[in-house]
Amino acid sequence: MTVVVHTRQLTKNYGRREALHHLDLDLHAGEVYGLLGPNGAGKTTAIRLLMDLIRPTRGRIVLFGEDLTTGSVQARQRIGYVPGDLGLYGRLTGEEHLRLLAGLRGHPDLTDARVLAKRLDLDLSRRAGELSKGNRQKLGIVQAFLHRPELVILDEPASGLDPVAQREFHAHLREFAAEGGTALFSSHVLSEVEQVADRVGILLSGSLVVDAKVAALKAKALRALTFDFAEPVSAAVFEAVAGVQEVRSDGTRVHCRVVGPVGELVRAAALFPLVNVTSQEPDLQEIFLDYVEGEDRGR
Ligand SMILES: Nc1ncnc2c1ncn2[C@@H]1O[C@H](COP(=O)(O)OP(=O)(O)OP(=O)(O)O)[C@@H](O)[C@H]1O
Repeated sequence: MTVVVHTRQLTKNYGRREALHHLDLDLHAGEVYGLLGPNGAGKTTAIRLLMDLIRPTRGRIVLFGEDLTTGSVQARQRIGYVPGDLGLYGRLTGEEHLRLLAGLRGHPDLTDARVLAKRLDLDLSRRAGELSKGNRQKLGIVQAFLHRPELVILDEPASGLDPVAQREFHAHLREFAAEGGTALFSSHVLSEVEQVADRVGILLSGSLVVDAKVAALKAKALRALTFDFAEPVSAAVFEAVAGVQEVRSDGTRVHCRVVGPVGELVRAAALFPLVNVTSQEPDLQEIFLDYVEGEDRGR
């Protein structure tokens, strides 16, 4: 498998603050990678380092086999980028932005870009200064894909997109990857990463604490299930079920926390007069903590 992005011990300090610590990352052709983390975790720092917009304090970045840290910028042409703080020319229309960039990037054919704009329901005839936040973001996405890049690096690309545009954007990302493209995007939202990424990294205080396939992360996540019954059911019924870590019963309502597939638990519950089931997705912080604790237990 072709390695498109390779970093080793990538570190960035701002004064005494270490914004990114020893990042080791390998992305392969055809892979969509979601970088998750709370505010200030270092996502934008990692992305700006990969884009060569800031220089590392220590460590290596290799893109398409070229070592960025020794000064090569050939790889830049092969990358599409959506920055977190997208800058647009307020007086230019979307179409004019695309033509301008097409000239700069030596890719005059705007056919694909227009198709993507249409797919995202972006009106290219409007001036950028008149666009809503979500529509500006759409223009940023269209610009990033304009020159048929092999790698796209996207800082919170879906922020501000409505659900329909988000769905279309995710579908576009999957198609891009299916054709061999590689994508790295940052997000605060686990559900977004789950939908579109093959692999997820979680940054916390500058350190990549999780780097795992989405399926593996989900399998290890602790999920909260609540069952409502027509009559009181004893907690003991659920305690013996595989994967169940915690059970609390308030008479007719039973709360369970379970790791992995929930089938056996649901089957056990269905033996009683079940009225309702709700499942609560664990939030990012919870998944992260559970995952790291699980890793510790496994060692
Ligand atoms: N130019 C800078 N000068 C000093 N400190 C900075 C600078 N840029 C970022 N930082 C600090 O580095 C850390 C990582 O910031 P970064 O912007 O990479 O986080 P992030 O994960 O992208 O956050 P968010 O989700 O809020 O965008 C933060 O503590 C931030 O305050």
